[in-house]
Amino acid sequence: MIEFQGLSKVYGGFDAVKPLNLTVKRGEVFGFLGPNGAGKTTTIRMMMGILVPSAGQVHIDGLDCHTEPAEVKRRVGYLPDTPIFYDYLRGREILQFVAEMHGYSRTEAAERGARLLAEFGLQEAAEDYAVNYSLGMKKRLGLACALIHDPVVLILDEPINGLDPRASRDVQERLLAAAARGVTIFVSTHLLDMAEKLCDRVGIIHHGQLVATGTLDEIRAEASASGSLEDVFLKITDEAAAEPTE
Ligand SMILES: Nc1ncnc2c1ncn2[C@@H]1O[C@H](COP(=O)(O)OP(=O)(O)OP(=O)(O)O)[C@@H](O)[C@H]1O
Repeated sequence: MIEFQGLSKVYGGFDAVKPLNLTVKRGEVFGFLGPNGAGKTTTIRMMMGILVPSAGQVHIDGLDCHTEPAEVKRRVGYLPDTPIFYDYLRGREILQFVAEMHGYSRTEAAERGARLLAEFGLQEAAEDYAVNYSLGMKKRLGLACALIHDPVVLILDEPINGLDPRASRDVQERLLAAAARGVTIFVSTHLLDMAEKLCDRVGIIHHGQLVATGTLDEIRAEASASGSLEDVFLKITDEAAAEPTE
């Protein structure tokens, strides 16, 4: 469903994402794990057609994310790391706007918006301006926007970063529900317990390089580490940092 072929990004002389080769299968929840500055957001922005790759390609459902971004957006729901809304639109109006941008009629957009506001516990805030929403509410509104057109793929950049435990659990439950409906999910995070709860498979990216891929058990075995994902993650990223670079 998602196919990376030598995708890379160079800023000046700095390799932010080194040639990335990876396949994410249909229906999979794939965790893209890495510390700050590893290259997660840069990779996701290339998937969304926001950044131009320096080399290589990424395809979603057979479509090239760089040359066919509009078609890709029809199939994909995207939650940016910091969702930004028009501050002086109300929650309801934002969903209405996003739905109409996806081509739904005014009536259908209103119906879809109302359904998602209810599903995401935002009914009571529907008439409030987004500028007054808490971070947790903004992430939920962002997810509602991402889901409004029934996408087959969700691409989420740090969806629970900065949320309190209740808001974080809430978002994770909604993601599990989407996964249960068969949505393919590509989620970046540096929060390892979320990866343990949600992901079928993970990839660990460090200094722009994918240093391990597999199920958590496979990665533990490969790293010859037992214990928590945190232990495995620290071991793998320490080893990658110690390896000489060309
Ligand atoms: N426009 C830019 N120009 C130069 N360097 C950049 C630019 N954008 C990002 N970088 C660098 O590229 C690297 C990867 O950044 P990126 O934002 O993709 O990391 P990340 O894994 O998403 O980290 P975080 O969790 O901190 O957001 C970082 O070292 C960052 O400083």
